[in-house]
Amino acid sequence: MNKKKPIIWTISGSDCSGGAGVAADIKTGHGLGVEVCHLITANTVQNSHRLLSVNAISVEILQQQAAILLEDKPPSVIKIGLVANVAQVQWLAQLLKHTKQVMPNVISVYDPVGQASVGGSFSTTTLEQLTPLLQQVDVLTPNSMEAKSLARLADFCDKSDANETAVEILAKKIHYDFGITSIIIKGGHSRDEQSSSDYCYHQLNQLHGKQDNQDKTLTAISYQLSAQRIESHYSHGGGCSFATALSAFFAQGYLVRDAFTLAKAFISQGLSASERVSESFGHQYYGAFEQQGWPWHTKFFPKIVDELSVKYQDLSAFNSLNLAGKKLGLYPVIDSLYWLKRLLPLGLEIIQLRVKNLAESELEHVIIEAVAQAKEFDTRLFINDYWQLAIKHGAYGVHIGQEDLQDADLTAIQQSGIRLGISTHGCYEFLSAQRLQPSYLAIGAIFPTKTKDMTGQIQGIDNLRQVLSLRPDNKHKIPVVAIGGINLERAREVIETGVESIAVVTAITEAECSHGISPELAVTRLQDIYPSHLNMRVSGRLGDS
Ligand SMILES: Cc1ncc(COP(=O)(O)OP(=O)(O)O)c(N)n1
Ligand SMILES: Cc1ncsc1CCOP(=O)(O)O
Ligand SMILES: [Mg+2]
Repeated sequence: MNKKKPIIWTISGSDCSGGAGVAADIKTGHGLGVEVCHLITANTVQNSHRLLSVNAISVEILQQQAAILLEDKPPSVIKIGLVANVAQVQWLAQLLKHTKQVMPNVISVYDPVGQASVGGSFSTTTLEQLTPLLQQVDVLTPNSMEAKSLARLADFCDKSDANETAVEILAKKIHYDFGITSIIIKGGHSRDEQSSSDYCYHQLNQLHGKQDNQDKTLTAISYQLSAQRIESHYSHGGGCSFATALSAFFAQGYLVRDAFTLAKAFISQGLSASERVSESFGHQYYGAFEQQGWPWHTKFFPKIVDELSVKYQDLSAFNSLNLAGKKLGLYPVIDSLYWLKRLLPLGLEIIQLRVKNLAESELEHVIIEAVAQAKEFDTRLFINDYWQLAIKHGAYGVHIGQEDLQDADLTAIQQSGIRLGISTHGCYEFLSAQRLQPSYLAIGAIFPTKTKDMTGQIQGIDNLRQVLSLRPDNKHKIPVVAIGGINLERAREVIETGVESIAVVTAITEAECSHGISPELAVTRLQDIYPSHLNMRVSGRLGDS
């Protein structure tokens, strides 16, 4: 059965010159696979050079439109652009409040357009008048000038558009003043001629009622999304398109960090097309931004600058898995020596010991024994979580999750020579982890799983494909392992995406219950799904690094 197409509402102005406002919103939304309902706040009179007038639509008409749309096209996301007057502010604040009462999962995204890019002001509302609306908004997308005025810090850090501390203060002030949980301060207007960095600050566990992170103590994160600056005379409506792209990604269930990353990529891709148009047609007029649909190439994706990338910017690549062009194949993840001994004789390239809740003294013994056993069978053994013990006892590698990544000493792991695998859940984490050049990257959960709570982090096959396309187009691709809910029925579909490996727990350990076959037979069947040449073992691999 086909999935229902998500619906977003855009509540913004019409730009008769065709570049910005609802025109940009509709083009963007449709290109990204969502239905766009548009409630027009004002009919503007403008061209490439100037804004002549802003003709507000009455709130009675807007209210009738909202009411009739609620009957059969309720929104997943409401995107707000031009708000023409105080009456509209008050109506919008009420609309958002009411909508959230009846549909708590609706997300509101506000792009605070105060000034027209062609010059002139869209609205005369003061910050005090705007406050009731800001208090209802979930996601805010100001540029640095707008952020300064919203934070009531207009004279603040005037020469420091690109200064992270300055934007961080602005974002936090806006968060505390209005309770907005996700803020991206766009750097498109900064003075940096080489790059454009957007500053992102957001609370975790907020939108979609989903978990952004398993670690409940971590409440907010911040990072920069940096891209090469692209100048174009065809960028009218780029800001509107950015906020609508974000809305489309939220409507499709993406977490905040992934939606921010995808929206930045969408803009870089569009600007790159706009640059080509600009070169062909010259500067005849300030032309419309070129919406290009789903960002499809790694070159459009931003560089993620976060705590981890700064801390490890000089770290060399981790040792490779020495696959000599072959794939890893089946990657069983087991929790005891019992399973290790049962599966090692089956001729595996890789296996993981994932032990939870064992006393330290017993754990060390188990790891020592596991390392010895795996060496005997010439199988790559990864230890989950316990990187110090993995180094101490010479395991082939260690697997680290996102929560443990902050505390693990990656320099010590790299210098010890053991390999590193990192868990990722979406494009933000994948891009961020890829920069650390680990031995492999895991992505999951591909499907729902009962082995681990992965609420809000189910990727699906489409997302797996998208993430795989974020690897560089050269031979330095880091191998990718897919994990989560993969079983005999679903394995083929996953393998066909091009992943180097599928990691499974219950497809093996519960094979008897689920399929009435032995775990050994489940291993053989899962191995058989890989084309046979991929299953040829790589000789002498454990000795070299
Ligand atoms: C191959 C592989 N991928 C992902 C995981 C999950 O690791 P992590 O996020 O650290 O979660 P826990 O396994 O520790 O619960 C994995 N173990 N292996
Ligand atoms: C450890 C882990 N990490 C992401 S999903 C998952 C569980 C995989 O187990 P299963 O193969 O039984 O779904
Ligand atoms: Mg872990």
